[in-house]
Amino acid sequence: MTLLEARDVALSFGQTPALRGATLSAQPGEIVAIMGPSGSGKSTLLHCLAGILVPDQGEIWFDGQRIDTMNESRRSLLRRDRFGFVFQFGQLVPELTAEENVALPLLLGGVRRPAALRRARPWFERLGLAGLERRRSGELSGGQAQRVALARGLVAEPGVLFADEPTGALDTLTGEQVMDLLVSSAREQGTTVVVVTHEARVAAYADRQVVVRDGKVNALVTA
Ligand SMILES: Nc1ncnc2c1ncn2[C@@H]1O[C@H](COP(=O)(O)OP(=O)(O)OP(=O)(O)O)[C@@H](O)[C@H]1O
Repeated sequence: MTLLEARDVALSFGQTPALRGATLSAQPGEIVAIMGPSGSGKSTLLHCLAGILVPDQGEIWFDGQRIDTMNESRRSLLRRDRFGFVFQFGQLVPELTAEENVALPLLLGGVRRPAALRRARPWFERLGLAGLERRRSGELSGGQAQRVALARGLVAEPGVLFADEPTGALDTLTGEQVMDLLVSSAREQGTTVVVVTHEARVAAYADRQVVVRDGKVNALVTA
């Protein structure tokens, strides 16, 4: 069974073709790494799969629904309710505490504040962040902030977690800790993960690695 699929997707930004016939699918619970050189179309592919960008050609399917033809408000609800996101720079809301940041997807989904905070709190213990619940993002290290962002990406138990260079701003050791936690938490919940990275070490955590070159997807062939 396929949970998420891009079929023969093409997308240009003006005269610049970013994707030209990209095809990729992910099974439920599968962790897929998208590798490839800078500018090859990795982030664009992730944004198409996540319903953030709409391709010029091709189709995007999630859980039996074609999402590229949905209107923006339906796609936005789908993103809110079924997808989680982690970006390179945590992108925490600086005015909120760490626990409010983690609770945010639940609050946006209509969960009341006390219940949302109750669901957010266990993530601090689980991700080695106990005691940091009330800190603001400016008072966290890069690795701590990225673990808070990871908790925020997973707290609503999304079907798919999209991670774009989640370790890109971290040193090697901190990056590995974040990937260990990302993979173990996703597996525990059965969340499918699509992770964009240019680092082979990060991609090695995935069940399957693909390479984007010139806007097309190829299976990684190791020598
Ligand atoms: N918003 C945009 N406007 C114009 N061109 C864009 C835009 N986003 C991406 N591109 C172009 O599309 C191509 C693919 O970009 P994309 O960000 O998907 O590559 P990438 O593989 O993720 O690169 P990197 O590893 O450097 O992040 C590049 O040529 C890029 O310059």
